[in-house]
Amino acid sequence: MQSVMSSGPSLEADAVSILRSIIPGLESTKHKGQAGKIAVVGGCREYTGAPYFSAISALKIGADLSHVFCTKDAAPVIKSYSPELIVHPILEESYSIRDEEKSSIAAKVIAEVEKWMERFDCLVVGPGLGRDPFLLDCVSNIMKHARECNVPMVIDGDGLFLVTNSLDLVSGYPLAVLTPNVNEYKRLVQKVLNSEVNDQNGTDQLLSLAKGIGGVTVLRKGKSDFISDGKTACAVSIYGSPRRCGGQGDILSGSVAVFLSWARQCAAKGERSMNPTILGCVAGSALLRRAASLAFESKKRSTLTGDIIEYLGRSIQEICPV
Ligand SMILES: NC(=O)C1=CN([C@@H]2O[C@H](COP(=O)(O)OP(=O)(O)OC[C@H]3O[C@@H](n4cnc5c(N)ncnc54)[C@H](OP(=O)(O)O)[C@@H]3O)[C@@H](O)[C@H]2O)[C@@H](O)CC1
Ligand SMILES: Nc1ncnc2c1ncn2[C@@H]1O[C@H](COP(=O)(O)OP(=O)(O)OP(=O)(O)O)[C@@H](O)[C@H]1O
Ligand SMILES: [Mg+2]
Repeated sequence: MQSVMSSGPSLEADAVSILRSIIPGLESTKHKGQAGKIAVVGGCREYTGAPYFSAISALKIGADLSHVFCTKDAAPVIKSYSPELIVHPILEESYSIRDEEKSSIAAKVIAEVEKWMERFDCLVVGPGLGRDPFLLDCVSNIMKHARECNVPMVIDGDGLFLVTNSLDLVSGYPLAVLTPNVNEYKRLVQKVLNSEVNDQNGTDQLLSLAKGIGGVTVLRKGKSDFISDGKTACAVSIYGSPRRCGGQGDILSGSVAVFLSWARQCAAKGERSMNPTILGCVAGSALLRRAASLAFESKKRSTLTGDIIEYLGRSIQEICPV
């Protein structure tokens, strides 16, 4: 059953003001890349939709470049969805390699990603990644390297499976954002707090969870989205859509990646003092929900994730017209 977290009205974030304050202007002096370079680590033999949804959402919101690092099988499929994405077929699952090849392949994977890492404004780790142990070992190495380079990471889907079992990957890293759905949240609470999800005290539990992982930002998805970095908590409850088709969390992960990059640019200029990861989560959640609402108005019961992506542009235009 969908959980309902009790919350006072003061928890609701002023999402529209936040969006307006962090969306950068479109100026002719800017060069390609300044509006954001995002990379999604995800996509395997089973799942090709999730990394596509995340990466294309980043572009539709306004990022300049969107990369996908996926398995060799998934790459041609993802490329065929869109020529806009830069797709790197570097990951391997255990079924496609011999044991004696593993260490050389793992070294090749990290060497490929290292070439690009410093250029990225944010990584999204997990959409459609799968749970192959060798693949997840390689992704752990990518995350360690991202952390060394101070690149923010949005962790979702199977990335959360990895992180829940290896909390050290993100623990104490203030540029990590975890975006759990109901199941993923339950597993995190059990692992970190050694307890069950408690909706009577939902805000306190979320604060404790974020604090327990050393001040990472957690966006708990649900009827309302609740966000905390262990110090503050807020909510986004803007009306979205009653359709629960798969893939909406993937749009969210790509959106949060872009908005947190923009919020960090504002923070660097001294324009905003609030934690940029919180600002990114509020903005991403609000925009996805608005787009879902517009898509549902038009498509009703047949609303799919692709329809919601088509409304990202109109939603952002309504809030911040160009
Ligand atoms: N097109 C693609 O390529 C997509 C690929 N995706 C990728 O799939 C991978 C696994 O991610 P996931 O989200 O399917 O796994 P998880 O969270 O374990 O859920 C599994 C099951 O939990 C249940 N359940 C759900 N909500 C519930 C609720 N409120 N309360 C109670 N139960 C609830 C429900 O099970 P059921 O109703 O059948 O019992 C649901 O089926 C990951 O890589 C992700 O990125 C997706 O992004 C989608 C688009
Ligand atoms: N009951 C609900 N009512 C309204 N909006 C919801 C509800 N549940 C989730 N959402 C919205 O949908 C978005 C995706 O949440 P969801 O729980 O579906 O993620 P997910 O399971 O990871 O999705 P995905 O299928 O992409 O893996 C959230 O940002 C949230 O705003
Ligand atoms: Mg998900």
